[in-house]
Amino acid sequence: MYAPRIPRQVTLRHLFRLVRRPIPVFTELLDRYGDNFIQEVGGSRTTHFTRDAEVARHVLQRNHRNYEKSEIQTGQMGKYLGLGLLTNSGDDWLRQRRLIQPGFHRQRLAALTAEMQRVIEEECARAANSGPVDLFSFTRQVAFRIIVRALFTDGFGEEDTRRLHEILDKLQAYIIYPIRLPFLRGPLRWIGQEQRHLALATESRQLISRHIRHRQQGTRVPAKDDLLQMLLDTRYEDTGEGMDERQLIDEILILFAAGYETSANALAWTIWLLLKHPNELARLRDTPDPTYLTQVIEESMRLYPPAWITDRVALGPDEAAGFTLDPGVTIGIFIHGIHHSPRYYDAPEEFRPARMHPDLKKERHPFSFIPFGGGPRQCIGSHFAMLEMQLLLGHLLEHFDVESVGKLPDPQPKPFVTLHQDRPVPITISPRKGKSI
Ligand code: HEM
Repeated sequence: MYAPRIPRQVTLRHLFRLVRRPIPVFTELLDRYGDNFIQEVGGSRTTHFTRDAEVARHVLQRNHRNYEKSEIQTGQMGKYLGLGLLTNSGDDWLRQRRLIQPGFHRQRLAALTAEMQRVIEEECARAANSGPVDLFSFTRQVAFRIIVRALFTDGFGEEDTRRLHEILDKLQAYIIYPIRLPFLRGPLRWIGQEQRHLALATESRQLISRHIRHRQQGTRVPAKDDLLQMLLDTRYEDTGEGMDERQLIDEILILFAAGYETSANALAWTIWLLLKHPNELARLRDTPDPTYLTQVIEESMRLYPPAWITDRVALGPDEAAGFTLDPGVTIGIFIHGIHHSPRYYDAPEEFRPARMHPDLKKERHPFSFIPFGGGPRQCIGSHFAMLEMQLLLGHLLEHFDVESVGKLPDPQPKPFVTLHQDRPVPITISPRKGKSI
């Protein structure tokens, strides 16, 4: 059985809104046509959209061998960010994943905890001395510096850190246009935008390459076994050799791109939710409890999943939860839609951290909460992200008062590559009385 097909004129009618505000439009269409529908996007590309956890589980995990990432993720993003884990596919991806995976195990990350904590203390103290700051700018700054330090514990230099951050922000903001508006690809090339952004990508690779050389020449020694050292020391099982420089840079660039805006996003929404629900904030402050803090972060990522959608393309014919999937069809897995579905959550729009209690989670469909994706291509940095978020929130709550400047704004989610807040949220961060920073 095929999922209902949306008439072309309905797609065309919604096209303008779809480009500007895809989340409410997808939600409307799913409410109307069911948890699965088929849409012709961009002329001929057929997409099966789903907010059905069982379809997501089938495609991402159960029969993952029949699916690969679309050209959007591998081609369009890979063009600027290189072929690292996130953008790679097939055997090459598997080889790289096996190589890198051990570096992200919990025990291995424990060695980086002190470095993360140091960055958090520096950045919170800096923000506390600076007057009002925009919430998302603050969390971006912290998350970017954490990933820089985790890769280069021997330092990346203030000027190079600032420049790399600027370039990655520009690339992430740009990449979304040729993806969402494919007909702009030609014009963007003609007016030189594509070349300008490719030049920025080249500059970022040069920056990273320079710092790798310092390490290889032994001019600087890492404080601990950091992520760069792990990438340098690791060897392919079959050849016994390490990664060549191009691959090394690709992987580092991907860790930067995949690893900071996502965490920054989740942190910004979590802090905003706590400001909006002072009782939850007070509970965390009065009785610090790491398990409840995890529930708060998870409930925040349920409501605002930084990776709000992902996709796969079917290689051969298949059936998922009773729906026929033809070869070549793109499956749009609407993570935001799954997380907001009344099929899996009571009062899905409400912020209720209690529902993320491990016992209650066990009763739900395992793919009803997938902020880090699922199956073999699940986020490699999930432990890293949870650790940095817990450390930052723990430190902020214990040592600082975070307050909104004036009435707390009500930002709406704005989907770029990740789920931005559509307006600034000015906050102040000031030391709590009697607490040292
Ligand atoms: C809250 C923070 C984060 C969220 C919500 C998130 C989300 C995701 C999701 C949904 C995927 C799977 C995409 C797909 O299957 O199509 C993914 C993959 C990935 N993430 Fe994360 N991520 C986060 C943080 C991080 C961090 C901190 C790092 C690195 C330090 C990282 C590195 C990666 C990489 C390399 C992949 C590709 C894995 C592969 O395909 O083998 N992510 N992430």
